[in-house]
Amino acid sequence: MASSRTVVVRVPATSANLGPGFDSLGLALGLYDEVEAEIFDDVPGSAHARLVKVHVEGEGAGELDTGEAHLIIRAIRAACDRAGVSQPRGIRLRCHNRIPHARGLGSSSAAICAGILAARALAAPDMTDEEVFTLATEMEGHPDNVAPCLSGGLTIAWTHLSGSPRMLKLSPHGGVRPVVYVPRTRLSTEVARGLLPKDVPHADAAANAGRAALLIAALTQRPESGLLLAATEDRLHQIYRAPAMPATADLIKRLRMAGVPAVVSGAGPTVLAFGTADTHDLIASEVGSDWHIQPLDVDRSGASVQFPETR
Ligand SMILES: Nc1ncnc2c1ncn2[C@@H]1O[C@H](COP(=O)(O)OP(=O)(O)OP(=O)(O)O)[C@@H](O)[C@H]1O
Ligand SMILES: N[C@@H](CCO)C(=O)O
Repeated sequence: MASSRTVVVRVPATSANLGPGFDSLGLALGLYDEVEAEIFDDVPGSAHARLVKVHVEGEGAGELDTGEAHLIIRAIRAACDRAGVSQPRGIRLRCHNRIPHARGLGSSSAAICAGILAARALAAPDMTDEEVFTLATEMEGHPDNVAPCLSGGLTIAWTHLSGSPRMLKLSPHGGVRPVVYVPRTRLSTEVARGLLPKDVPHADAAANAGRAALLIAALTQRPESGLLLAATEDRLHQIYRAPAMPATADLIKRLRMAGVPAVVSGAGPTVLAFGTADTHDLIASEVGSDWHIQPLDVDRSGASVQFPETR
């Protein structure tokens, strides 16, 4: 008998690095993609025939692949393979996308997490949270967006000696107020990672280690702008990537000179600042780019999965 099942997955945007925490720190933000995923058996053709239908609204509409190459479809397939369950014959997605793509707000990580969580809910119920995190990290290439996307809050992610990713979730202080400055221009993470040097000076690594520790204390206990300003200094990635995003580098410099803790969000080119947006608007208007300035809540609960009848 033909059957189908549907699930709705909501995944938050995330900001990785937060300045000194390259590839390890991440913060979940109150901006969400929502994906309705359905698997069904009623597919015409042979027993091996597959059918994929993807409808995209919002970010990426008219741009993204709507077949097997769509990132969420790939994540669903990868999760089924990893769990050792048979591939769904038919998959239908309705994507309501709000997270801008290739801007440093974790859109790819959100899509990957959405796909894996949908697959678990619909076809692979034995997948553990750890397996979800591990597979998402493998697909994304690094854990710092995946961790906050799945859990919400502020996360520290690292690689265990065994090679598998680990994460710790922390609760940011209620006074942490993220503001993002999203430019029209895009920069792929792959390109931004290609700008990084193979080695860095020991003094720079040492400086970042101290700042990252201070940043955890500031974000969880004392989110004062003076502390956050010192705690968000970075010497490991932002300077090397600046030539690929000059307006971003310029805005960060001006905000910081005005006392606003500002960093590159993820691999850029979005700027993440802490504070209230009104004090920053003037500075952004002076920088030669068209910034969409958006104050956002911290997301504290991460990705959620619901079956439509329980919504
Ligand atoms: N909702 C989505 N559905 C399908 N594909 C997506 C979706 N979101 C992102 N992608 C794919 O991921 C690409 C962007 O990934 P990329 O890693 O370069 O940037 P990002 O994840 O937005 O930023 P960062 O990793 O720096 O936070 C898009 O160009 C698109 O191919
Ligand atoms: N840590 C990653 C985050 C982007 O996905 C980077 O900066 O390349």
